[in-house]
Amino acid sequence: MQIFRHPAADDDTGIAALAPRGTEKLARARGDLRMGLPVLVTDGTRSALVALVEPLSDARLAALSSLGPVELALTDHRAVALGAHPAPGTGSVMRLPLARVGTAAAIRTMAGGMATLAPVTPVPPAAAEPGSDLHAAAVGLAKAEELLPAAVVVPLGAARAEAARLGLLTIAAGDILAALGTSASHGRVSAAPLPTDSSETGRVHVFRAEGGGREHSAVEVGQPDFSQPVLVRLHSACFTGDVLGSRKCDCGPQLRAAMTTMGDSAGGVLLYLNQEGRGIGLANKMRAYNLQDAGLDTVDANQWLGFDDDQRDFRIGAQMLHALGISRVRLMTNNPAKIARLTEHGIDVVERVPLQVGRSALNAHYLATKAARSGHLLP
Ligand SMILES: Nc1nc2c(ncn2[C@@H]2O[C@H](COP(=O)(O)OP(=O)(O)OP(=O)(O)O)[C@@H](O)[C@H]2O)c(=O)[nH]1
Ligand SMILES: [Zn+2]
Repeated sequence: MQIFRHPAADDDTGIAALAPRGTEKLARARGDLRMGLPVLVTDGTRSALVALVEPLSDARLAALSSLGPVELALTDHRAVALGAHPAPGTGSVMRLPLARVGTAAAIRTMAGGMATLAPVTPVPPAAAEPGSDLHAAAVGLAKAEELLPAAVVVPLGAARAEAARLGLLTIAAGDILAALGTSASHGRVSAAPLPTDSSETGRVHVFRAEGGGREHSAVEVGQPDFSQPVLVRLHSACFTGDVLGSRKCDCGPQLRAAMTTMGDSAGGVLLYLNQEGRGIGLANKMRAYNLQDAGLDTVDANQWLGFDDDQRDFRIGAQMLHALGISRVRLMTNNPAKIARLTEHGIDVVERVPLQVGRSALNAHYLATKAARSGHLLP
């Protein structure tokens, strides 16, 4: 198989081909922010230094606050949890000016990092105001890195020239928001045969996002006929359920039941999407589990941390199916959102195949919440 190259790589010619493109600029900004480095974000005439709350150090926080007033960019879900915004939240981004900056640890606690329901430093009611594109870009990047969805934002006036001399990356908020809003293109980079417990003939195909993003895989079980509707399972990673056999969810039994059914029938394709914790990442999922142990349900726990209840992008699954040459599927799922997203992106879902396995006393509340609040179908 030829190594996949993203078509956009050929857009520029001559020396211009060396310059970073939109998704590459975004990947650089994400890398710097994940390390704890601030990035200079511009929006028309405005600019601000942005640093993510989770990797923030006290030294960098002190340096940032010496350049201007510090604001916390966060979602309205988190602002509701702090008492700084009336419920309910819709997922929009807010700005919360910090009268007293304090320590990086205190800001992490405000952003939900301690994952307890204990009250944090009181914030005046309605202190959070709608954020600008600068704030939306900052929170969007934090979510993309699966970190706490919060950032410190320091609007710059005269200090802009000083900040520019520090060698920090500069990026336009509009470029960030445009790149975050588009699903990165995913190309197949390798494939190899893999016999499994479900079928001795099988094949794993690995896909990689443009701009160095996460890898996802498609597992062919048996030898499905791609000219007919293919039995497909669109499965989001669950380390605790798939690997450890957690009893808190139904993921592990669903994964194994899907592969067994494919192996016992005419074959199928399991799309294993690297979207741990409905897209919030493993670290945040463990934070959400602590909150669930303290009494919140799975939806409220996500929102308490500032996330939407489901952060996944199922367009990736549609891209992978197109790349494999599959256009008609029998989809194994209880989640209507998966059917809707695949259909919107050109996949004909000719049948939904229910996948209700692995129910137990320990996950009954979790499954009932998904049915009541997230539209999942029950038997
Ligand atoms: N944030 C969060 N994620 C969870 C929790 N429990 C399980 N998950 C994640 O939820 C996702 C479940 O994925 P799937 O089983 O593919 O999807 P689904 O939406 O349940 O839909 P179907 O199983 O297809 O009906 C995985 O990414 C899990 O890691 C939880 O309590 N909180
Ligand atoms: Zn799970």
